Formats: sequence, C-alpha cells, structure tokens
Amino acid sequence: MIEVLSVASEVYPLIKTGGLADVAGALPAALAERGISVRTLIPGYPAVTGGISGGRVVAEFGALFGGEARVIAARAGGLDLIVLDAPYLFDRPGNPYMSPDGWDWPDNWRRFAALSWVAHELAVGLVEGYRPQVLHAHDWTAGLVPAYVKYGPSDRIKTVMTIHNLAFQGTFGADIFTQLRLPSHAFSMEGVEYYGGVGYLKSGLECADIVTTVSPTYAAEIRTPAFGMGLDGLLENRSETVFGVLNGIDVTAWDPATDASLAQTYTASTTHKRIANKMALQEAFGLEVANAPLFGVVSRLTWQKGIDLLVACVDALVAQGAQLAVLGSGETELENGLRAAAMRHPGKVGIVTRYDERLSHLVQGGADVVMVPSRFEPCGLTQLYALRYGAIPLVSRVGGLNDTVIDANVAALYAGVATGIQFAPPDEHALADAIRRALDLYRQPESWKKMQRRGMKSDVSWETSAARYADIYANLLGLKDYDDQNG
Ligand SMILES: Nc1ncnc2c1ncn2[C@@H]1O[C@H](COP(=O)(O)OP(=O)(O)O[C@H]2O[C@H](CO)[C@@H](O)[C@H](O)[C@H]2O)[C@@H](O)[C@H]1O
Repeated sequence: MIEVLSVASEVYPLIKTGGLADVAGALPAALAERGISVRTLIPGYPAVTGGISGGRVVAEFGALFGGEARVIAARAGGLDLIVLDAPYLFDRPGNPYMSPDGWDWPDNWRRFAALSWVAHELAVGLVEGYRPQVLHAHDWTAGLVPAYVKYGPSDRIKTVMTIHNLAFQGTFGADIFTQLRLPSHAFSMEGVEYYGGVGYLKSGLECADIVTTVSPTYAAEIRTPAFGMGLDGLLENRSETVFGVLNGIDVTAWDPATDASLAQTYTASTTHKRIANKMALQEAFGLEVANAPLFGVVSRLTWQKGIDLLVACVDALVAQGAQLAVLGSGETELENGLRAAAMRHPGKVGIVTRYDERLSHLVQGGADVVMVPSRFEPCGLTQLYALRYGAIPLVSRVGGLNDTVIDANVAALYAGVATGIQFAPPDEHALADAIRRALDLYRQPESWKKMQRRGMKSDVSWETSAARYADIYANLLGLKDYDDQNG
C-alpha cells in the first residue's frame, strides 16, 4: 500500500473555487481502487472546519509561522482529510485566496508556506504511525512542499508537483525568505529564488522529483515561450520528468442518470428527455422557453477563458436564432459585456454571476452546446461534463481541450468518431465560424444525436489517469512491478 499525502488549497465538496477542487476531491477515490491510500492536507477555512465532524486532533503547534495551530484528522465527503486548523491564517470570510472585496490576502505567502511546511512535518513523523511516502503538491499554494523536502533531513520522501494552471505562480518579494524556515542556500536558482524574489510554483517545479500537468498537450505547450509564462526554460530543461496526465471527472457526482440537480434524468438512449432540463434552464436564465438552439457557458469570466471572444460573438449568435446562458463571475469588464448583451437581447441571452454548483449541473443537462473558448486550458473539466451530459462541447484547440474533444470535421463525421467542435486560433473570427458550424450540425438531428451519444459513451472517468498517477508514485518509490500486483 502506497501512502500519499495530497496537499491542496481547495477540495470538493468542502471548498471549491474551480477545477483544482474537483480534481483534488475525485482523485483519491480513483487511486484507492488501485491500492493507494491518499490523505488530503487542506487549510481549515470556515467551510472546512464547519464541514467536518468527529475530527481528532493529532498535533498542535504553539507557534506555527506566528500563531497557534492544530492538525486535525477527519473524514468528510468520502475523503480522509488532514486539516490545518490555524485560525489566525484561515478563519476568514471570502474565498481561499481573497477577501470578500476581491483582494488577495496580503499574507498569502505565510498562509501557504505554513501549509507546505506542515506537509513536510507530517512526512518526517509529526504524527506517530503516519509516514506518507509521497507528497503530491497541487499548484503554487503547495509549491513550497518540494523545497521543504529538498532542504529537509530526509531523502526518503518523494515529491510530485502538479500544475493545474501556470498562470498562478505565487511570486513574492525576497524579504519573506528569512521567514520561510529554509536554509540560506535555498535562496538560489536551484531553490526558491525567482527573478530576485521568491517563486512558490517555480520552486515546486525546480525541486519536485516529478512534475505533472493535467493534459499531454498542455505538458508540451508549457515548454514553449507562448504558453510557458516565463517557466518554459525550466520545464524544457527537465522535460524527461514532466508528464501530462489527463484529468478525469467524478462520474458518480456527474451522472445524468441519477443527478438530483436536474429537472429530468436521462441516459444516452433517452437524450430526448433533456428537453425538460432545457426548459428549466431557459427559465432559470430568464430566456424564452422556446425551441431554439441553446448555448451554455460555465466558467470563470477571464481572459484565459476567452470570454471576451464570446462577448464579441454574442450578436451573431443571437442573429442566427440561438440563445445563450452564461453561469460565471470574474473580471468586471467581461461581466458588464455579457450583461449589456443580455440587455440588448432580452429573452435570448441570460447571465447568472453567482457561484452555483446545482445550476452548473443544469447547464450541462439542458444546453445543446457548451462553449469553452479558452486561450489556454491546462485540461478543462466543463467540456468533460458536457460530454458526459450529451451537450456538444465547442472548444478552442488548446491544452486539454485538444486532447478530449474530437472535432466534427468531414473525415471525423464520416468515420463516426466526432464528439464536438474545435476551433483555432482562439480569436473571434474562428469562434464565430465554430458557432456557425455548430448550428449547421444542430439542424441535422440524426448526426447531432449520434454525436451526443458518442460523447456520453466516451470515457471521461479517472480510471486510465489514476493508473498513470499510480505508476508515477510506484516508479518514484522503486516499486517497478507495482502495477502487475495491483492492476
Ligand atoms: N459560477 C459557477 N458556478 C458553479 N460552478 C462553476 C462556476 N464557475 C466555474 N464553475 C465550475 O468550476 C470548475 C472549473 O473547472 P475548469 O477545469 O474548467 O477550470 P479552472 O480554470 O477552474 O481549473 C484549472 O484546474 C483544472 C483542474 O486541473 C483544469 O482542468 C483547468 O484547465 C485549469 O485552468 C468546473 O467544475 C465548473 O463547473
């Protein structure tokens, strides 16, 4: 049995701002099936301390990076959690990273250094009887984990650093370095130093034994200047230890046959029942309940996600008789652009800017097309949910979107393998063209139905990718024949 400690700043179902939570929440169960025991170290935000019950205090710190803290072992949401209950760092309103008025907490460096430091303490025996062999760090918020291991006393502990999004790097001034509890030589190119300051993600990418990211295409893209965000050189240098492992989804939580968030459940052979969800969706977004092709979006509203391209295409979309429902929040300018479109096209365009997990399921279960026009996309989960729910994904051809959707070009349609629509490059002309193609296909109900069914039957589970992670852990630990015994 391999013991892994996963370190994540959000985990579904306790606390979620995006895809990282979904992955951190779903992967442990998939790995358990392969004989890998995963516990997840997570900060004790109010939603987390309030969401666990019957926890056990397994360690206490009088002064952890400047305040008192406890480590609590608990089970919640089907997960084995280790909660870092440090109220002076985490007992705050807002989301994990920002205050309610949208500003990053100024002590984020301390909050997430403390999290990473505790991960290392756990690996070197903080709690009697518990010795994780692999520390799996997710994103910059766990980026110091590999540095604490590299500069710590034990070379037994192995580290994996997973990039969910290279755009968030966690860079801070050099002045914090002396408070990180690292030896002075860690402030170097081989350690945490990054352009004269401290780089949390950079340090993870430098110090981890293995680096993974969440799709093969993104793994290749980030080694190029166009997508590397300044870290392409580092990643290219260690390319033999950088792997792309495609995300899966939790196919139990996301199952149109049983989903309680839907107005009507259905399967691949009863897609006609989706109409009830479409009507519920139209009502929820203030759209005319009409037999019009309905495009849906569930997304952070940011430049990364190409939402400005969507804003530029709304009028053309409506002019072709389609409707648009957008669930998401983010940059003010983009929210305003979509609101203005909704005003221009009452009953045709609707936007809901709150975070609403239930409604996100209804979008997948009721929209005809789900759009993901991202400029870059490490993996993307919404197109996977779309496939599972028989909504046709319309995506830009980047990152994981490239790896998970098969474009309905003439050859793919003829071969009977198409599952969605891809466009490139990510600009408004290509998106407008893709919308036209989607509408052409929508008007061919037989082809459409076949694409829906094919998507619903495609494998979007964690099975294959959990096996890849299991191999990575086993190889790190020198257990080469692990898969033969457990596969
Ligand atoms: N207003 C709202 N209400 C309800 N739900 C909402 C919502 N806005 C967004 N969501 C949900 O948040 C999640 C977003 O996940 P994505 O993977 O699509 O992107 P994200 O950029 O957050 O993740 C990053 O990490 C993941 C995980 O590795 C990568 O897939 C991705 O490419 C990378 O950018 C989905 O579950 C979506 O349904």
